[in-house]
Amino acid sequence: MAHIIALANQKGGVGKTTTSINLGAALAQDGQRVLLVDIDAQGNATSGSGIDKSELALDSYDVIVDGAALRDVIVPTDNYDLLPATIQLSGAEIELATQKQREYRLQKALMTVSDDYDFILIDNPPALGLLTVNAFTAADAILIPVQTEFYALEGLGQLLNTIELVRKQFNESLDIAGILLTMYDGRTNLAKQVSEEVRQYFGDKVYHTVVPRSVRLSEAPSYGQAIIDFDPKSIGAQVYTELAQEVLKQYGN
Ligand SMILES: Nc1ncnc2c1ncn2[C@@H]1O[C@H](COP(=O)(O)OP(=O)(O)OP(=O)(O)O)[C@@H](O)[C@H]1O
Repeated sequence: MAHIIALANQKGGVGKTTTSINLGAALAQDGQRVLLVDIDAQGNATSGSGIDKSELALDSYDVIVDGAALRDVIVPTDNYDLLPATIQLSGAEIELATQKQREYRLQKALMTVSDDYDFILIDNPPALGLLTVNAFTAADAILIPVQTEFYALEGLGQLLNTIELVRKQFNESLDIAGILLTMYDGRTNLAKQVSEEVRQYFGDKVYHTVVPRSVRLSEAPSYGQAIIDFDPKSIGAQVYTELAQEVLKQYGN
C-alpha cells in the first residue's frame, strides 16, 4: 500500500507544485515507486514533468468526474508516473457538486493502483473546494508548504479547519505529514522571523529541511525537468534530496 501524501495550502504560489515534482523525483531516484497526481487545473505539475498537455487524450478530470480507469490515464515520465491535469479540470468542482459520493472519487480511483506504488503525491489547487476535499479524503497525510514571507500564516487556520472537518466526516486517520518552509531567503530578517513563528506554532511538525529561494528551482519546470535532472549539483537538488530522506525516515521505507 502506498503512502498517500497531499501537498496543500490554499494560498497560491507557495511551492506546492515545485515540491510535488522535486520531492517525487527525489523519492523516485532513491528507488521508490512514485505516482504524482495533478488535480490543479493549471496543470503545472503536468507540464513541469515534461508532459505536453495538448497531446493528452485523458486527464484527472476523466478519472474524478467521469470515472475513467486510472491505469488508462496515467502516463510515465522520466522519474515517476503521473496522473496529468489540464484546464478541463476547471469545471470539475461544479460537476461534482451534484454527484453521489463526490468526496470519495479520488480515493476510489487511487485504491485501484495503491499496491503499485510506495508513494502517491497529490498536487492540489490553491483552494479548499471539492477537489482538495477529495485529496484529503484519499490521503494518509498532508504536507503543507509555507512560504517564508509576510502573511505566511494567514489562511492556515482555515486549512486546519478543513483538515479537521475532513477528519470528522470522511477520513478519521488523516494526519499532518509536516510543514515545509519554502523560498527561504536567509539574507532577510523577515524569513528568519517567519520561520521562527512557524516553528513556535507547529513545533516538531516542521521539517528540518528548508527550501531556499533559488533561481534554478524556478527555471527547471520550463524545461519539463525536476531539479535533480536539470541541475543535479544545485542547492535545490540537494535540498529536495534531503527532504526525500526526511520523508523516507518518517514513513519507514
Ligand atoms: N524555492 C524556490 N525558489 C524560487 N522560486 C520558486 C521556489 N519554489 C517555487 N518557486 C517559483 O514560485 C512560483 C510558485 O511556485 P509553485 O508553482 O510551486 O507554487 P504553488 O503553490 O504550486 O502555486 P499554485 O498555488 O498556483 O498552484 C513558480 O514560479 C515557481 O517556479
